[in-house]
Parts: sequence; structure tokens; C-alpha cells
Amino acid sequence: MVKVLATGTFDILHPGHLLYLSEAKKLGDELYVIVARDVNVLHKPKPILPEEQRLEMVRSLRIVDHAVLGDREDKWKPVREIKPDIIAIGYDQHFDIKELEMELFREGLDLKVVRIEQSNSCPLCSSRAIINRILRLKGGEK
Ligand SMILES: Cc1cc2nc3c(=O)[nH]c(=O)nc-3n(C[C@H](O)[C@H](O)[C@H](O)COP(=O)(O)O)c2cc1C
Ligand SMILES: Nc1ncnc2c1ncn2[C@@H]1O[C@H](COP(=O)(O)OP(=O)(O)OP(=O)(O)O)[C@@H](O)[C@H]1O
Repeated sequence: MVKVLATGTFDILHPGHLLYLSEAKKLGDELYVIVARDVNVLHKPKPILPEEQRLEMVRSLRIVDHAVLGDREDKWKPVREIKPDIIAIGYDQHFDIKELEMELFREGLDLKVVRIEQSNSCPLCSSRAIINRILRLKGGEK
């Protein structure tokens, strides 16, 4: 049984999330997902939806076998618990594949890290693009 792990914020689900998760699932048999904690989303604007709601939505997807909230302090903790064979990183997620693999190896986790390519063009496959569109249509600021 090959376990694949995907990670992300998953704020306001959209088809880009499905493309990423379905490509990740194809790499193995079981798909695990770690949903980022609100306090750890520092690389982009704070999520609109609270972490419990983001988790509930991801967990409800048919292709997802197990979804959990990440740890607040130790991001390797859930990885140690899940023990995945492969970690799938989204095409625009801010990780260097080789560096991440080495960091995990130093943590005692010998696994493969794979980058998922962008599947096709999808203009609203980004939470920020959706939020900006709503703001534009409703007369708010970008
Ligand atoms: C292997 C791995 C483990 C992670 N573990 C956690 C964690 O325990 N807690 C957390 O808040 N974020 C964790 N993250 C980070 C988030 O899920 C992160 O937001 C995401 O990978 C970056 O994608 P995004 O651009 O969708 O936020 C982890 C990421 C990776 C790659
Ligand atoms: N066309 C696509 N093909 C494959 N993966 C995609 C596609 N569009 C989006 N994704 C992936 O879906 C995931 C979206 O998750 P994430 O939680 O980062 O939201 P986001 O909508 O990209 O957020 P933001 O717009 O705030 O950066 C990313 O990992 C991204 O790589």
C-alpha cells in the first residue's frame, strides 16, 4: 500500500485543489492530506475560512482517504505519524524538492518528494484570484 501525502491551506476549495489532489492520488494507493494551521499561514494572506472548516471540506472529498490538521509547532510530527512513501508538492508551493527531501531525511524520514505539474489552464484555480474577483465584482479593493 503506497501512501501519498499532500499538503496545503485549501482556503475556499476550487478545481485547482482537485487537480492537485487527484494527480497526487495517482502516485499511490492512499491519499493523506495535512491542512495548514491558521497560525502557520505566513507566506500569504491569512485564510478566510477557519482551519476546522478547511479541514472538513478536504475530508469530505471522495479521493481523500485521510485528512488532518497540521501541528502548530512541529511540522514533521504529522509526517512521522502518517509515514508516507511519497510527498506531493503543488506546482506553486514554496518548497525546493531536493532541500525538502534532505530535511526529511535528517528527521529520519526516507521518502520521495514529487512536484505535481499544473494540469491545464484554469483562470480561477487560486483562492486569491477568487477573492480578488469577488472584491472587484462587489466594488471592493483588490
Ligand atoms: C511535509 C510537510 C509537512 C507539513 N506539516 C505541517 C504541519 O504540521 N502544520 C502546518 O500548519 N503546516 C504544515 N505544512 C505546511 C502547509 O501545509 C503549507 O501551508 C503548504 O504545504 C504550502 O502550501 P499552501 O501554499 O497551500 O499554503 C507542511 C508542509 C509539508 C510539505
Ligand atoms: N491547474 C492546476 N493543476 C494542478 N494543480 C493546481 C492547479 N491549480 C492549482 N493547483 C494546486 O492547487 C493547490 C491550491 O492550494 P492552495 O491551498 O495553495 O490554494 P491556492 O488557491 O493556490 O491559494 P492562493 O491563491 O492563496 O495561493 C496548489 O498546491 C496548487 O499548486
